[in-house]
Amino acid sequence: MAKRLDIKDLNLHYGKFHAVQDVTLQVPARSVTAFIGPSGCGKSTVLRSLNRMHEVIPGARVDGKVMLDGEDVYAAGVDPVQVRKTIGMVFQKANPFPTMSIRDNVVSGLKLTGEKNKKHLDEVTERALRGANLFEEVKDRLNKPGGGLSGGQQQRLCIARAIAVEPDVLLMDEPCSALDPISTLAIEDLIARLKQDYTIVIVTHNMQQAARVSDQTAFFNLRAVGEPGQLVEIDETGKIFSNPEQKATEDYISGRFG
Ligand SMILES: Nc1ncnc2c1ncn2[C@@H]1O[C@H](COP(=O)(O)OP(=O)(O)OP(=O)(O)O)[C@@H](O)[C@H]1O
Repeated sequence: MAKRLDIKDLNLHYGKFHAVQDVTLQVPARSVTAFIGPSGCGKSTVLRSLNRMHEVIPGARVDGKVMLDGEDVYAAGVDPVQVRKTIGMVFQKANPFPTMSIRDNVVSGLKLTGEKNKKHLDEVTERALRGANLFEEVKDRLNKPGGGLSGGQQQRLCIARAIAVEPDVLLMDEPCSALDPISTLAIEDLIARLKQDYTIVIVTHNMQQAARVSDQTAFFNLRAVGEPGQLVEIDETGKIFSNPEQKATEDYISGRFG
């Protein structure tokens, strides 16, 4: 079930390096939020903090709040593994388990939870592959290795794997950057469908993509190299790309820097 995210006063460090400063934003349920901004402004760092992936890096620190439908994902006693199940993630480079079958890739998360019922696993496989718009292409080779699929299919397989555990939120870190234009469009169509059921946050360098797929867009920037990244502005995507409030946003979207 899709849930909303409320991020408040988020400050993120790597050891002594202050990577992201004072980010506050809301992500409504069943919507797509795009993070854009120049390289190094902290988009991926913010994204990884939303499902507690930032803290797995030695020395990394998180201050502030990330609330999922009002529940603080950093509260004492919250299991980070459970958070990562509830807030799934798809990475820049498709990372299926290459020698594992397509079927086992899809249900790998579920199997980790101890699920062994073959009928249930088969149902989940089909539902998740259909959800990721891949079922028709792979239904005759579910026992073949995931590594044998094209790059675009592998990325949809990773999306199927992420949705197989029925998350509330899907985080996508440049999911199309390694894909050709046709596969990119397939993923963008899929994102439009998935937002009916999930809350989606996507990091993208492709501004046309942000404009095409997202409902709201957050522009991050750096004051200077070595300074922490900050959220400059977040608004409805149409507004950010036609009439942003901040000059830095205007300069970035019109290609004057970054
Ligand atoms: N594992 C890490 N250890 C130390 N510093 C890191 C680490 N990962 C990222 N950083 C630093 O944190 C800052 C933000 O990086 P991040 O990857 O979040 O930026 P980004 O906006 O996603 O960049 P890009 O668009 O190039 O992917 C950068 O200065 C980066 O060098």
